[in-house]
Amino acid sequence: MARAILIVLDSFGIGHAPDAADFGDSGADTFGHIRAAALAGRADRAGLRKGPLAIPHLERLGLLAAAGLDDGPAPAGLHGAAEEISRGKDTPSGHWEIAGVPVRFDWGYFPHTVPCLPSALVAAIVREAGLPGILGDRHASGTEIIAAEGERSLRTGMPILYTSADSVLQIAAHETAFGLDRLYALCEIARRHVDALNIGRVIARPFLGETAATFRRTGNRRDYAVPPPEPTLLDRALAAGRRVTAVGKIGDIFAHRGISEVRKGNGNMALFDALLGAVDEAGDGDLVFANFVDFDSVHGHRRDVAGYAAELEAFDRRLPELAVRLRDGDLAILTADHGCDPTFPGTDHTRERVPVLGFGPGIRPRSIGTRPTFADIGESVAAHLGLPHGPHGASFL
Ligand SMILES: O=P(O)(O)O[C@H]1O[C@H](CO)[C@@H](O)[C@H]1O
Ligand SMILES: [Mn+2]
Ligand SMILES: [Mn+2]
Repeated sequence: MARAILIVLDSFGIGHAPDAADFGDSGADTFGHIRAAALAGRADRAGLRKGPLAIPHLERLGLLAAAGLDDGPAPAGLHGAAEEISRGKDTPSGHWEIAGVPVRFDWGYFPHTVPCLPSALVAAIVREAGLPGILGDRHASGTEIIAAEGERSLRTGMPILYTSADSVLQIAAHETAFGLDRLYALCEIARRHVDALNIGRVIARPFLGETAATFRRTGNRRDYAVPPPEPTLLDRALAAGRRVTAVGKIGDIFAHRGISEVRKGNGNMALFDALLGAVDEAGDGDLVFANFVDFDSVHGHRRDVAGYAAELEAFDRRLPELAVRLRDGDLAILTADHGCDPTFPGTDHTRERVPVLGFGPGIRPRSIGTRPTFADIGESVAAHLGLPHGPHGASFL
């Protein structure tokens, strides 16, 4: 029997989706724009990286062909693209669809007003958590709102609540002054109060530092997601007696359902180490599911082209370490959950197609074209693991 390793490069889109205009994202292309910027010398940063994007292993697998950028040497991997049928371009929607469960209902969103949160919601959270009040209460980039409101938050003891184009309520507070456990408890209170508004996630955003110039977010972020609306690939694997190892924030994204074990790491390179450890220990028929969050949260949302390029290069350099750990019959798939084009206006996700790159000792290199739903990825993994097929998507194997 074989193992499956599913890896999400968070936000690594490869070009705007057919319905991108509905999201205001026509023309977005995370990979294409980073690649073009690097080629033009616009992704150089002293001490970090320079010149054209160097990602030979991803290219060898067929990334350029998947993105429609090249028809050069025949790719060495199974390669293609996938489009999303879920209605949101958020992380849970993308991951759940990859795991065979598209999100066909509408999430709740907070309006682009200031304040953006319903006053009854704020009052309920303030009362139950015993807070002196809240700060923020608007659409914002997480790092910018901590710079703008962090000092006041420290002075007043008020946490910073904000949202984005996603169905999300984020709560930033100082990790030691406000307290990490207190922040988590506050998020659990908020989670209950936003259920009625159909909000996908509440996210704890602890930070450290003393002044606007020194504030930095820590690795203790925690997501409180609603559970997926149907059994996912993870539930199906677990029910069949397989081990499901979640690397990074996969556990949080699936509301800890369908998971045998969680492995964490602070930063993509630590996550890569955690992934390798999980692969080493996975047995026949098991699933390892990893998310690499820094592409999105450290570079994509921050519109940091050079940083995103360097992160891709660092990830690419480590792919051989994964390849040598794969055994006969194993399938590894690299994909993404949405785009976050660092050259695009704003700081939100972008509606894009995602790459699907499959490899392993017995995986025949071939094109799988453009799949009509991310669910084809989960169904292919299910087929590979010998699990019964689910109600959405079709295997490309
Ligand atoms: O700007 P920050 O706080 O990184 O927020 C980003 O991260 C959130 C969750 O991934 C998204 O909703 C997006 O807005
Ligand atoms: Mn994401
Ligand atoms: Mn994001």
